[in-house]
Amino acid sequence: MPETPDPQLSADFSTDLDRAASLIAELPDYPAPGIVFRDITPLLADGPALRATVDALIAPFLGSFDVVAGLEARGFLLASAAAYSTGAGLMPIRKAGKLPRPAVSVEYDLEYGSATVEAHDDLPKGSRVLLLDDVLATGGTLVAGRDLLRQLGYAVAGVAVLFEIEGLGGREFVNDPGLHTVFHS
Ligand SMILES: O=P(O)(O)OC[C@H]1O[C@H](OP(=O)(O)OP(=O)(O)O)[C@H](O)[C@@H]1O
Ligand SMILES: Nc1ncnc2[nH]cnc12
Repeated sequence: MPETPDPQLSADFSTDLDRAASLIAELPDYPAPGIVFRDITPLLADGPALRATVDALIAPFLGSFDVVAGLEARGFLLASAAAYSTGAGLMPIRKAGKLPRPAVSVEYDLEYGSATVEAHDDLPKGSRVLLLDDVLATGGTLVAGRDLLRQLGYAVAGVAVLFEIEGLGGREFVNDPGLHTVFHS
């Protein structure tokens, strides 16, 4: 994979962000019949597209957060990049049973199942935390992550998602006028 986009390919897109949108793959009937899975791994593989996407994801919140939280597993990838690029700290929000010390837990439902998220109480109370994930579908995961941050006594500086699937009620469920999404269906 070259570090810069192929000139032939980039000629078809006015910006790296336009190309990033085209690099989100759609997989029908995965992981269950009727689900159209949005796969961001082709976007992650394109350096300029990844950088433009992470920049766009955090742009509305610059200067308003101390720590970036990412939801396991794909949210980790975006949160790490955002934390590194801004000098913020990183808070991984994990799926159940993986943390070595006592943790706060929140159970939730998502588009294709149910799960539990957990995190340690490692940040000072009142820390300003930006919550990131890759996909917003029903919103269950994002709301659980936000509840977890609040239970831990942190201030939610914002909520941002790379790709919003419309029509599944996620935006309504999250119910945050500041919810920021970069791409949508
Ligand atoms: O809006 P929702 O209906 O809650 O769905 C969105 C969540 O589903 C996916 O995570 P998944 O639990 O599949 O985990 P993964 O990142 O480990 O694949 C995705 O990465 C979001 O976190
Ligand atoms: N359709 C979908 N594609 C990718 N991740 C998801 N998480 C929940 N629904 C999803």
